[in-house]
Amino acid sequence: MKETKYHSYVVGELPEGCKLCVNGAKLVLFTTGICPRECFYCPLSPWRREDVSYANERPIKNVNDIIEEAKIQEALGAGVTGGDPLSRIDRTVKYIRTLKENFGKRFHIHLYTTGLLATKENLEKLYNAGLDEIRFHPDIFNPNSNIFQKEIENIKGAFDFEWDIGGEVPAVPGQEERIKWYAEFLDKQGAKFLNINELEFSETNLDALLSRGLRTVSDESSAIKGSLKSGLTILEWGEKNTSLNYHLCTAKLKDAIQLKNRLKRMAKNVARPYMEITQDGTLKFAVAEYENLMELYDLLVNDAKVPEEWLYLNLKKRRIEMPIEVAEELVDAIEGDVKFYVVEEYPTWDRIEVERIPLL
Ligand SMILES: C[S@@+](CC[C@H](N)C(=O)[O-])C[C@H]1O[C@@H](n2cnc3c(N)ncnc32)[C@H](O)[C@@H]1O
Ligand code: SF4
Repeated sequence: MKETKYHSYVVGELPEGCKLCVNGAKLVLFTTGICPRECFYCPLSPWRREDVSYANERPIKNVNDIIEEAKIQEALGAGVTGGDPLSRIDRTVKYIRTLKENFGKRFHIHLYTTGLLATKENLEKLYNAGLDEIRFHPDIFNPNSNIFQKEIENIKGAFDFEWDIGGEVPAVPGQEERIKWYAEFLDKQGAKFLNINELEFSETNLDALLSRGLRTVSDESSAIKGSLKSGLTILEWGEKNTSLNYHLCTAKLKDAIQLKNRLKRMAKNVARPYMEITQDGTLKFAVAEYENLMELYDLLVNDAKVPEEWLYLNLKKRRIEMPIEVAEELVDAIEGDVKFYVVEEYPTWDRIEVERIPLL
């Protein structure tokens, strides 16, 4: 077992789908929130559990939204996720085909599924669309359920196709034996890897996790105490007892590496000339806010003589954007109720603001 430079742990080789993901080069293609399962640790927010589709943070109205987002990200591949993408198989297949047609055969696509809907027919559709890698997340923590039995039968059918097959499950503390069982099953079938996720809380699963006695590692982290250790135990065991590749994907990898790398790829394609790109891949610039934006714009151009190419009137966000140095000069020169801030935003479709500091 080795620690990777991405704060994760690996036995053997990193799955193909993960190689591009850690570099932030995988588009997250959420094809539907619909899912036949109800995992107690499900991190999806209520509005993501509906039949909605997103390319990263961008809602998909038609396939052009997917292409546009992939271009902004300079994506080299995609991870198809949900919900269970097989709940809307024809849509999922259409999106995979679109990506392969527009970005070429080498654009690597992997997909996550429970396995419950992985009938021969559905698997054939995915394979024919060009899917490169499939990751199964069966209900291993409820081994007596009908759902689980069906999923396991379906997974066996995936080995009739020539693609990479792996498992992906969260490391639930205390459930190591179930995960080892799954690893042995995958190994026996001839799968390539088992990916294990450090368990994380979200607003939606917090109560369920707490009621099972699970706690976070600290107030600053979403990782669950004991999950990393549990994952490491399985990797150590797996290295000796199976011939699978393993990857233990940590909360830190997702947060500090994968997200940051994706933001950096996007930032250089969406930054306007007055924006700085930070080390974290966020956009930093100044804004001026005032009740009457047109009046303020007029004042900046005609009275303060700010060249128009330095200003951007953002009506949607009700503000005028500009270089930080310009705002620093204006803040002393302009009297009244105009407020200046330095803001830092994600370069994503939803432009989440992560910091706002008033200029005084
Ligand atoms: C986010 S899901 C997306 C696809 C699908 N909904 C599923 O669960 O398989 C991808 C992987 O995340 C993992 N996962 C689910 N809930 C998690 C949680 N609360 N914390 C960390 N990983 C989780 C599972 O191992 C799953 O295979
Ligand atoms: S399979 Fe995924 S989307 Fe479905 S309930 Fe479980 S965690 Fe949530």
